[in-house]
Amino acid sequence: MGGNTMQPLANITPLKPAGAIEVRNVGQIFKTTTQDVVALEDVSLDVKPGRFVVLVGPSGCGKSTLLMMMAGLRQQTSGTITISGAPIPEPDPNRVGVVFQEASLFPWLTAEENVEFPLALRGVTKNDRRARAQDALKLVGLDGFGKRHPHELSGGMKQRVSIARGLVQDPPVLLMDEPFAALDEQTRMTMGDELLRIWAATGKTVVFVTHSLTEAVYLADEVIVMSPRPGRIVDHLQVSLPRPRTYEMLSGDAFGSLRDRIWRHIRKSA
Ligand SMILES: Nc1ncnc2c1ncn2[C@@H]1O[C@H](COP(=O)(O)OP(=O)(O)OP(=O)(O)O)[C@@H](O)[C@H]1O
Repeated sequence: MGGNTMQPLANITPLKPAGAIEVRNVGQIFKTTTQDVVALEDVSLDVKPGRFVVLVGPSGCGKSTLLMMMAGLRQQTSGTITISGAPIPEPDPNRVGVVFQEASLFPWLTAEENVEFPLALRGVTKNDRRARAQDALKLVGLDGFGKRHPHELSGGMKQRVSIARGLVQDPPVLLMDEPFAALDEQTRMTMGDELLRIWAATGKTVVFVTHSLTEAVYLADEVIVMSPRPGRIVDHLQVSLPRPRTYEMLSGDAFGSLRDRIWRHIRKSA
């Protein structure tokens, strides 16, 4: 035998591409003083890198809980979750960015200081973090607004800052928990288009929670519908509407039938 014998392929573990999310048989039970609350039961799903996936379901079905576990903010009671092929035992803004319903900005910091904050925690030098914060603010359409404090920004602008902060470490995955729920309808529509622009420009994997079925179909490549608590997946729709999405699509038959299909699941549980 020569010295150039090749390694058998079976010994090589293929790396999962950055941005893949794998959820396998995940359950979550909250232990309270009076009872055990089974929030999620046997949830499995795969999100391919770069997909825009929306989670919908009745209030209390465990959408936020599932997102928190994908973010490493809470550990599941059973099952496994991997992000880009590895478990997520704690929050890691290099791997997963998170945006919540409330922009949760520090009011005493400027927009750029808020965006820089996670970098400051990691000891990134001031020049480097300023440059990266400015890039992130530019990406979300806030070039020139970096010196403003949160009280000088509109609700939509605050959420843009929050998205910039989620993206400042360039994670392959962005998790968003009802990020536009507190905005007025017009701002919400604009922010949906803005998010789609940012997503197309960056190629991130996005998992987005919403109560709005219109928002779900408008944004998504795929919509995952959950049952009432204990949350399970009851439907997984592919949204094959062309991109870019347009306002006119909202009144089309294809849009309407997807929204109806989701509503039929949710109505059953109302
Ligand atoms: N820390 C906790 N202790 C006990 N129960 C909890 C805890 N956190 C969540 N729950 C319960 O788990 C279930 C799922 O909650 P979760 O917030 O994930 O649902 P959701 O689908 O995001 O709800 P909503 O749509 O109203 O935001 C709910 O019944 C909730 O009351």
